[in-house]
Formats: sequence, C-alpha cells, structure tokens
Amino acid sequence: MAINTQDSTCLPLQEKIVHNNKTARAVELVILAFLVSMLIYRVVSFKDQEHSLPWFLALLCELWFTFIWILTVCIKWNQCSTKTYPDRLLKRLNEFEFPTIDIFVTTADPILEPCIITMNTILSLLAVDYPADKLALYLSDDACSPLIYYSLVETTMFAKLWVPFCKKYNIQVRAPFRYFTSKSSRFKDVSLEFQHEWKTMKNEYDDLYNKIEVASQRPFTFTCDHNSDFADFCDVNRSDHLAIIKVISESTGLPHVIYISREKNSQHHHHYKAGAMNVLTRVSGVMTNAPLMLNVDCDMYANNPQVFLHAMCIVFGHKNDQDWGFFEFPQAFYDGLKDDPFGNQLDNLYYVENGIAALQGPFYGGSNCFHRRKVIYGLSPNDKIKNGSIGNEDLHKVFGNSHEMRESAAQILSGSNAKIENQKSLSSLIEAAIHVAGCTYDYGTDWGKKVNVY
Ligand SMILES: O=c1ccn([C@@H]2O[C@H](COP(=O)(O)OP(=O)(O)O[C@H]3O[C@H](CO)[C@@H](O)[C@H](O)[C@H]3O)[C@@H](O)[C@H]2O)c(=O)[nH]1
Ligand SMILES: [Mn+2]
Repeated sequence: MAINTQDSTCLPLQEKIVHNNKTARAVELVILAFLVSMLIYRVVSFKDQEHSLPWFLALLCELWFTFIWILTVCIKWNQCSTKTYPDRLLKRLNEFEFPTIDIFVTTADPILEPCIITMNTILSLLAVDYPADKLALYLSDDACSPLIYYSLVETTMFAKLWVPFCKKYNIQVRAPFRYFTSKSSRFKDVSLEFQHEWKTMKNEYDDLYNKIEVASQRPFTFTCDHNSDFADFCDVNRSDHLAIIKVISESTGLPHVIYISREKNSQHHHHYKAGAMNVLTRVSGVMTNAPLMLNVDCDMYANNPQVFLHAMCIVFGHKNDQDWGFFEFPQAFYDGLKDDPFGNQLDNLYYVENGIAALQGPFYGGSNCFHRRKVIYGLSPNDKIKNGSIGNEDLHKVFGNSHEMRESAAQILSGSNAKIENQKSLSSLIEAAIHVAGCTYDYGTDWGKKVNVY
C-alpha cells in the first residue's frame, strides 16, 4: 500500500514566497560597485581640484543619488507573494470552526457611485463560499438616500435567488453585471436545467436592474406616513440628520444585511470614509461583534467566490497570533486597455508593495482588508486581557458611554468567542446601534486616538 507522504495535515495553509532574481541582483551589484568607485574617486581626488566647490557639490549630488538608489534596490531586491491553499483548509477544518466576519461596504452617493454597481458589490459578497450564518453585511450610506435603501431591499430579495443559483452551479463570477456579460456565462455543454435556471436568473436580474435604473433617473418618491418603511427618510437632509439603521435580512439563509446611515450634523465633521468605518466598527460591535472585519469600497466586487476561504488560510495558517493584525487582497481592474498604456492596472504600485512586503509587511491600502477587531480596539495581535480585569471606568473612557458597546468590546478584548448568534435578535439592538452611530459618540473617548481603523 502506498504511503501518503503528502499528508495534507502537514502541508502549510499559506506560504510567503520570496522570488529573487539572481541576474537582476548581479546587475545591481555591478552598479553598486560603479557607484562606490565613483564616490571614492571624488573623495580621493578632492585635494587636487582647482574648482573644489563644484567638485564638492557633485559629490553631494552623487551621495544623494546613491542613497536613493539603495532605497530603490531594497524594494527591488526581493519580490514577495503569498500563496494560500483553500483545499487543504477544507480538509483540515470544519466550517463551524470558522470565525464570524462583519463585512463593511461604504457608499457616499447613489448617482456618483451608481447604485447598481454598489448592489453588485453586495451580491458578490453575499454569495461567497462561506457559511452564511457567520457573515453580516453592513452597508454604510453617507448620502442617507432612500434610493440606496430601496435598492438594498430589492437586492436582498434578488439575493435569495442569486446566492443559491451561484452555489448550486459553482458560478465563478458572482457579481451579476459581470457574470451576465462575460463569455463564461454562455451555454456550452450545459444541462437543460441550468439553461432554464440561467434564463430565469437573467430575467430576475434584468428586473432588478430596471427597477434601480428607473428609480435612479428621477427624484425618488415614496409615501411619508409613519407606517411606511421609508418614514425615516422623510424630509431628510443628507448632511444633517439622525442615524438610521435598518435590519433588512436576519437569519434567512443569507448573511445578515443591515443598512446604516450614520448621524450627520453640520456642526461636526464627518471625516468621510474614516468616519464611516469608525461608525461601522461600533455598530457592528453592538450588533454582531465578529472578531474579523472586512471593508470593501462600493465599486469593487469579489472576483473569486473562495476569497473568504483564502482569507481563512491566513487566519489558520499562522501559528502565532502576532504574525498578523490585518491582511488585504490586491485590487484588480476589469476591462483594462491592452498593454495598459496609462498604467491603470497599478502594476508599478504592486511591484513596490510586493517589494515592501518582502522586507517587512504590506502597507495598508484602505480596502479589501480583513482586520482583527481587537487590533482596531488597541490590542496587539497576540495580547488578550483577562476577562473582568479591565474596569468599567477604563472601558468607558476608551469605548464611550454605551453599555452594549462596552460589553461587546470587553468580550473582544478578552478573546472570548464572540458569536454572531448573539442571543438577542438584531432588530432588538437597533436602539443601541443608533446610539453608537451618533456623530458625537466618540467625543472624549479614545476613538480616533487609540481605537480606530484610520
Ligand atoms: O464621505 C465619504 C467618502 C467616501 N466614502 C467611501 O469611501 C470609499 C472610497 O472612496 P473613493 O472616493 O472611491 O476613494 P478612492 O480614491 O477610489 O479609494 C482609494 O483611496 C481611499 C483613501 O483615500 C481608500 O480608503 C480606498 O479604499 C482606496 O480604494 C468609497 O466606497 C466611498 O463610497 C464614504 O463612505 N464616505
Ligand atoms: Mn474608489
């Protein structure tokens, strides 16, 4: 009987691969030798010079050039990439061991950032290969727009069809606007059942698209009485209004879906995306309190349904907690021009990032990033505070005057298993969530100083 030497339990879940190019390094070393010889020549022949000032200035310029050149070579010396192995992960762990994750999507304007694009971002995230009961998706709407709220409600309904369809047929692109326009969605050797479901799904998506597009093209109208779902949006001023938080879907087989429009007041600065991220952190802390948080901009979509499994390879693939506080996925851009003449694919930026990652770690790009909640709360990745050892007064100073916020923070800081299946239903937590979404909630606390995303 053959012995399985490749026992999957011994193989790593993730590897940091450093690519070193020997030829390029040899060339750099030759250049370094030239530069050093030139500097030695400048110094040695200094006393023989009639024009010592220009000679000295030339020496300074060359020293500066050499210094910059060395910094550049440090970045070029190694290029690093991380490889993750979701198949090994699935053999080694059960899905119930995966942590809960709070997903944040931010949007600031339904026209400048077209609603249908934001909704596709959301659909691609709702449909990822990960246990749905471990995910909660929060949409932060800085425009306080009933149109965005309406679109999210409609999108969540469509998701109830779209997500099972994607999972049943293992669809690879789960943002419908890309899926239905890509060649891979055309029929080839597929069953009649698939063709039939594909057509139904396409019609449903066209319906959703039309509803949102029609609603976007004229001022959004709705009934303003108290029973209406839109009552909170009546006569609302986008830069001066109370917080609005609505639970759109809860425990329905989809991830939880929650709409947030944080409080705005013209007297207090809202701090753009950074302000939105802080409110999202607090609101999700009170509602679902997942130990991991992912932030995604409204105009991006998950182009790989296994992206959360790749993420879990990083989470479970490191022996020490201190090895990471956050990790992020690179951005890629669709429909680029051939050969990228304008550099839109940011290849140079990634070249620099990969070089820096080989030296230390990547720099924070701002989105597609998984954060450890406790790190955002001010702990280093390997630290834990003993349950009960942090006093209520300290918690008050750091996390503010919401009892629910302090309780949830204490849970995270002590490393106890924060679970989405919080006893209380999300709808019963709206009041507490609205409190922490206030625009002055963090005044006098450590938010923004020691506790924050940005
Ligand atoms: O008041 C605001 C302004 C922006 N956003 C959101 O923030 C995100 C990023 O804003 P955008 O204007 O698209 O910035 P970009 O320059 O495209 O984004 C890059 O640069 C930002 C930092 O400047 C990072 O936060 C982003 O992740 C990164 O992709 C978008 O989802 C916006 O909807 C808000 O939620 N509220
Ligand atoms: Mn952007």
